[in-house]
Amino acid sequence: MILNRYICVKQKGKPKAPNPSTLRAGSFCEQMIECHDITFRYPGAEAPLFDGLDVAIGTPGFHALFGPSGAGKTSLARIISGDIDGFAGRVKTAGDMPCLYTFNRERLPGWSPVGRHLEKTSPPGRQPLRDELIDHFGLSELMGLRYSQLSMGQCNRVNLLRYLLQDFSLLIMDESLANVDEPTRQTILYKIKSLFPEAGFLYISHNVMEVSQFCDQIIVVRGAHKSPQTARICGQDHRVDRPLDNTALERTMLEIMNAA
Ligand SMILES: Nc1ncnc2c1ncn2[C@@H]1O[C@H](COP(=O)(O)OP(=O)(O)OP(=O)(O)O)[C@@H](O)[C@H]1O
Repeated sequence: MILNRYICVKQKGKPKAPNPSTLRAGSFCEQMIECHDITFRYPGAEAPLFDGLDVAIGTPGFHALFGPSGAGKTSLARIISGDIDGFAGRVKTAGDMPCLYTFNRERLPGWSPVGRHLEKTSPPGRQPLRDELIDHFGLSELMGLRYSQLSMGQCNRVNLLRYLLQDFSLLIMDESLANVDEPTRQTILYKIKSLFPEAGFLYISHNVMEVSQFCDQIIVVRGAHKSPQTARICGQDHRVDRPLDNTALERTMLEIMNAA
């Protein structure tokens, strides 16, 4: 097994300078994500979850993992982020900053007021970005509440915000906007795409319309019993300042559903 990747979920060492552009400055001279011939079986499982799986995404941007429940999206995301080892094959992620993995229902400090926690955990100089994200994520009214007083969708939004304040070349968002209403999700996705144009994102969602509209490349995870085990579909990569081609959007959705 050859492993060449950044394995970081939390920032280590001295935080970077307060220039927000450092958040977006991941430089890529190779495939952003490359998984080659991945074979993996959970201990005790009868069959491998992946058997010679390949995935390649060439450039940064907003991409997705899509597929039926239980097909292995989270497992693949955790292999890419370095959270799971014990697999055969090769995983590489590019970029000069960490690959971060965040998921919904992540544990947050129930006793802490949200605003104070965000202040304490934000890297120096990220206050303007933090305030902008709090505003656009619809969280301004919640800063005085404790995490234990938030709804699931509110918790998920704050949790995602915490990660966006860190340095990363690739951020994996595993159902990070679960329990968030559709208009707010759309606002958040447009905002992330405009604020971090040079970073890589891998968004896991069951919403076929959302991944078709917002994502550039959609990797459909089909399961070990299918060949090939993944398919790559081009999405609309829509941005707020462009018209949306509804016919093309429907075609993308159909391609994804046919591939799944
Ligand atoms: N820690 C584990 N130990 C054993 N089996 C596991 C473990 N985690 C997941 N699995 C199994 O691996 C398979 C894939 O799970 P995974 O969570 O990766 O799927 P998923 O595509 O993300 O599903 P969903 O869309 O429902 O979140 C499932 O059959 C699951 O039961």
